[in-house]
This record gives sequence, C-alpha cells and structure tokens, in this order.
Amino acid sequence: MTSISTSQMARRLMVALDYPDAEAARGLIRQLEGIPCYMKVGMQLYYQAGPEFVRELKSLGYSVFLDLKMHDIPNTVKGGANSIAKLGVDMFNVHAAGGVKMMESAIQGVEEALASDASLNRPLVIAVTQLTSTDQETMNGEIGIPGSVEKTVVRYAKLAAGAGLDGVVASPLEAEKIKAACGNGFRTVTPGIRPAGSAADDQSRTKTPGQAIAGGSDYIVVGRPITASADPREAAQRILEEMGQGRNAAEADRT
Ligand SMILES: O=C(O)c1cc(=O)[nH]c(=O)n1[C@@H]1O[C@H](COP(=O)(O)O)[C@@H](O)[C@H]1O
Repeated sequence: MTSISTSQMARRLMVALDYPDAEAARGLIRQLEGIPCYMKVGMQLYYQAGPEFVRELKSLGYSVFLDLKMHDIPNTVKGGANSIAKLGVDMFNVHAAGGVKMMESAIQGVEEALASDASLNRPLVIAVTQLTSTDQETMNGEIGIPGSVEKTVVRYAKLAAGAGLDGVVASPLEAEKIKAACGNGFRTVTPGIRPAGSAADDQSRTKTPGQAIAGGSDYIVVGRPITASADPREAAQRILEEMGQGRNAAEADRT
C-alpha cells in the first residue's frame, strides 16, 4: 500500500510499458499493484497488443498515455486522433515537427470523436519536441537545425500551445523554460529520467526524478530504471520518494 502523498506523486509517474507483448507487460503491472501510476503504452506494445490491451489497462483503473508519436499529413493525423480518442485514453502525442496545421487537425479529430459520443473524456494532446535521445551535436550537425536544443524545444512548445495542445514532451532540462514561455498550466511530460548512478542508455538529456520534479516537470516518464531493475516495485518506490523530495525542495525554495 502507498501513503496518500506517495500516491499523489504516483499520479505524476508514467511507467513506460516497453514490452514485446501483453503478457510481459502484465508481469510488471502485477509487481506494481496498488501504485496509482500512469501507464504508458508505446509502439512496441501497441503494435502487438493493440486497442484490447489499452481497454484492459483502463478496466484496471489506470490512466493511460498512448505514445504513438503521430507525424503525418494533417488529414491522416486527424483520423488517427479521432480513433485514439474513441479508445478512451487519457493522453496521446503527436510530433510538433509536423507543424501547426497538423497539430490543429489532431485537436479537430478529438473534437469530432467527442461530438459523436458524449460518454468520451477529452484526452490531453501533447507534442513531442526534440527527442530526449537527441543531443546538441546531433541536432545541429546531423539533423541540420541550428541554435541550442533548448531554444528549439521552446519554439516547438510555443507552436503547440498556439495550436491548442495541452503540453509537450521534452527533457526535464527544458521544463522550466517551457513553463516560462507557455504558462504554468501547459503540461510538461519529461522522459530522460535517470536516478543517480543508473545507466543513461540511449538517453542524452537527463535528470534524476527529484531534479525533474523540482525543475517543473508535471509528469516524469520512466522505463528501464524500473522495468530492467531486479526489483521493479522497489525501484518505483524509490523513484516516488525522490520525486517527493524534489517537490519538497522546490516548495522550500519558494518560501
Ligand atoms: O514520447 C515519449 O514518451 C518519449 C519522448 C522522448 O523524447 N524520449 C523518450 O524517451 N520517450 C519515451 O519515454 C520512454 C523512456 O524510457 P527509458 O529510457 O527506458 O526510461 C520510452 O518509452 C520512450 O519511447
């Protein structure tokens, strides 16, 4: 069982269910039983287990972030967003690099789904900015976008806010600047979370769970530090504790 404040923090923890199939994901879900975290379903699991597994998570009472990172022409994204909204997820994402018209089309797709079925809840629509695996050198030299990663991320965030989206996916390093540019209510969803001493893997722009919460992340996305741990439940509980410490440190700074 989790204490009340830990369970409040758990609602800001998104566990990345990056597994090959539903049965593997269920193994982790059983280990995390009683922790009211968000569950993130990404491409690997969704392309295998599909809408059925999303419905299963919803029936277990979880909030679900469907991470399919849509990036296509506006009409196609509108259709995709329409289908996703009908699934009843709580959050999904598109790539900000698709542009304002594409992001507006995602919102239209959601609105049309809601108009067709009054029982649906409006999911949060979030734009991916620069992937947290991308570093400064890759963005400038390989992809060919000039300037700092932070500036590009904030530019994408402003486009997303202008298109009516609810927030962005970015690294925890940029959360504060995003809030300053787009307002405190604009959500920051931050992967690239690594507890002190754990391997960065393919992530480039990282912070610890405590630093991320102290720095303005609304939600932290965590995969391998939990899923690849010998004791995932203990790893998740440690992360929740660190998140709580980060929040307390930020509150102490404000007073
Ligand atoms: O949209 C995402 O969730 C996402 C965006 C991003 O920029 N970076 C990023 O790592 N993610 C996802 O966040 C999760 C991070 O997993 P770990 O690196 O294992 O903690 C993965 O499921 C990624 O697909």
